[in-house]
Amino acid sequence: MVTSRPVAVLGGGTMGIGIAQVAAEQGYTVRLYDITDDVLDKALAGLRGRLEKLEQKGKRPAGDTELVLGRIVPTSTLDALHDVALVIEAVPEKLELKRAIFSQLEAICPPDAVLASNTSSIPITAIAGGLKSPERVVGLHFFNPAPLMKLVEVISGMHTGAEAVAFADAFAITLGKTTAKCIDTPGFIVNRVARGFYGEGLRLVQEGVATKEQIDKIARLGGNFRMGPFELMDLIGIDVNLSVSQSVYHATYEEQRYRPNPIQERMVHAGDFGRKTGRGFYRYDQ
Ligand SMILES: CCCCCCC[C@H](O)CC(=O)SCCNC(=O)CCNC(=O)[C@H](O)C(C)(C)COP(=O)([O-])OP(=O)([O-])OC[C@H]1O[C@@H](n2cnc3c(N)ncnc32)[C@H](O)[C@@H]1OP(=O)([O-])[O-]
Ligand SMILES: NC(=O)c1ccc[n+]([C@@H]2O[C@H](COP(=O)([O-])OP(=O)(O)OC[C@H]3O[C@@H](n4cnc5c(N)ncnc54)[C@H](O)[C@@H]3O)[C@@H](O)[C@H]2O)c1
Repeated sequence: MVTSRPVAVLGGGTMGIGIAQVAAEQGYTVRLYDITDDVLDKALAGLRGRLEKLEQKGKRPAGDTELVLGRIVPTSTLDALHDVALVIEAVPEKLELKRAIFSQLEAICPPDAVLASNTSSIPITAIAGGLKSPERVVGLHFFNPAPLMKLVEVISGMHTGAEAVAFADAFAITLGKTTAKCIDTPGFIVNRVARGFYGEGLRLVQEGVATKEQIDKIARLGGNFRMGPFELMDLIGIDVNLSVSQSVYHATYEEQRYRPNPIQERMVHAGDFGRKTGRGFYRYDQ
């Protein structure tokens, strides 16, 4: 462990609850913040279900579920973060929302706390812009599902200090992750490489070359990917994926190869966000 003080995770959605889990598993006390107690209850109930299933299968030691959950303290007030050493923000991919939250964090958290964002694509420099101490803002980009994916990108914004990068990097390593240091470029490294995976998949469907089922099967069997692009977009969240597409498109001065696909926008309008709403490119039991 890199600190005996609590760490905070902001947002108990797809990513936040997974990050809270891995931190708690390694012995950190986690303050999990979300906007309502109801959202927090649902997030923790989902985590309990996943941990209990693994405990029943004998994949985790008896009593482990209670141990891990006991280290996650839910809160719907930001003031509860007055004593943390590190914050990992995982709220929706909207710049204005993130900036408003970081400005509150700067006032509430101890002056030495490192403030990290799990953003997929928003420049760290833009999140830190306007803060009094941008040197403590860093990107800590986990992948989905956070408990299973081995990589974390550690991103330096224009004014990120070396101490914040070192602390965030060391923290991710204590979670058993491999880190990749990265500068503040649109989509960072992984999401930049992955652009074509989603974008070309969508275009192939639009052009009538193949169905989503065929493309997913081909990616799995021919490329040895765990999931094809449509299965993966459903896992990520169609809403998150659209926000990421828009942000990379704008950050590259609207380079056409990064243009979001209207299929994504239509699905967001319909509320078909993927696994988390039970319907995306495919259907899921809720
Ligand atoms: C346009 C660009 C836009 C980019 C968008 C941004 C995206 C973002 O920034 C980057 C990413 O993350 S990119 C995304 C990168 N991500 C990828 O590329 C993901 C690729 N996919 C995969 O790795 C696998 O298909 C899954 C793990 C998702 C499911 O595996 P499966 O075999 O099909 O199904 P299974 O049998 O159900 O589960 C197997 C085991 O996994 C366990 N488990 C499942 N969910 C879990 C959770 N939420 N938590 C914890 N654990 C979870 C489960 O308990 C089981 O454990 P056991 O011990 O074996 O009993
Ligand atoms: N989904 C992915 O595959 C993935 C992977 C890596 C990084 N990310 C990034 O992680 C962040 C979160 O994505 P997600 O998929 O977990 O989103 P999500 O929609 O699943 O969860 C977002 C959570 O934030 C909460 N929230 C909304 N407004 C809030 C506020 N003002 N304060 C605190 N919480 C608030 C919501 O209630 C929800 O629980 C985004 O920046 C996204 O780009 C996502």
